[in-house]
Amino acid sequence: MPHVLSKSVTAIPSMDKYANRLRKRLDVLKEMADYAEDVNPVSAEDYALVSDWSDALRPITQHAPGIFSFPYLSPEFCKDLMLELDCMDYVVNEAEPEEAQIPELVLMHHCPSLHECLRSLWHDAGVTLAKVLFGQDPQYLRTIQAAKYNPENTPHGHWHADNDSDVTMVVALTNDHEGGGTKVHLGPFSKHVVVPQLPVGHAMFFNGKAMRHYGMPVTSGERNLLVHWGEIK
Ligand SMILES: O=C(O)CCC(=O)C(=O)O
Ligand SMILES: [Fe+2]
Repeated sequence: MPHVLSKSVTAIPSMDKYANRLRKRLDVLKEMADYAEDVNPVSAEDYALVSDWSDALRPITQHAPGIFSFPYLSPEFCKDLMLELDCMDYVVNEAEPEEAQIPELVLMHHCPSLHECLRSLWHDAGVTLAKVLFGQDPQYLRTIQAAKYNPENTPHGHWHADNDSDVTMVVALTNDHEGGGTKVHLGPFSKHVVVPQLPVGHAMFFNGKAMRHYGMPVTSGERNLLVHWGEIK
């Protein structure tokens, strides 16, 4: 059953839906993305320590090479998203192993207008960040899914790779639970990286196809996520 929105503006792609710190720097990040495409992928040699480019990168945290987080959506928009998502039916995929059965929904199937809004934001800002951080253009947005983690469905976590996703973006929609965060495998010469539970609206950004990972147990409350899968040409 298609979802009817409670607030129409929630489905309009507009600049106020970005986190402030990202919105202010988006123009410079786009300049960097163009440079990454036309000249060469951006490295630390391409800009001075005190410059617009270094300021544009300031809100971005590198948890390990290839694993980043940054403020993406505004907390107000996340609240509005939760208002809509809480009225939709999350279901588990019975075909998956039990430890992977997290209630989720594919936004495109439940609410195409909200999918379209988030798709526009992805093409505007998500792809820009992928060009800057990875030198890659994940122009095919494969899916946007919402997921609900709780203590019952996440006792151990489940190592997996995201099949069609060169760039996975996991956005925290709530942060009033205990536990959570994401563990990522980096190979036998490194320890696993743990990206802790992020503030509301912050996104984790990494190669979900190449790096196996899992959502860590939620010990109390409910953790809500928005997962984007992007594929390069
Ligand atoms: O729970 C997380 O932090 C990661 C979510 C995830 O890997 C996925 O939905 O594919
Ligand atoms: Fe994943």
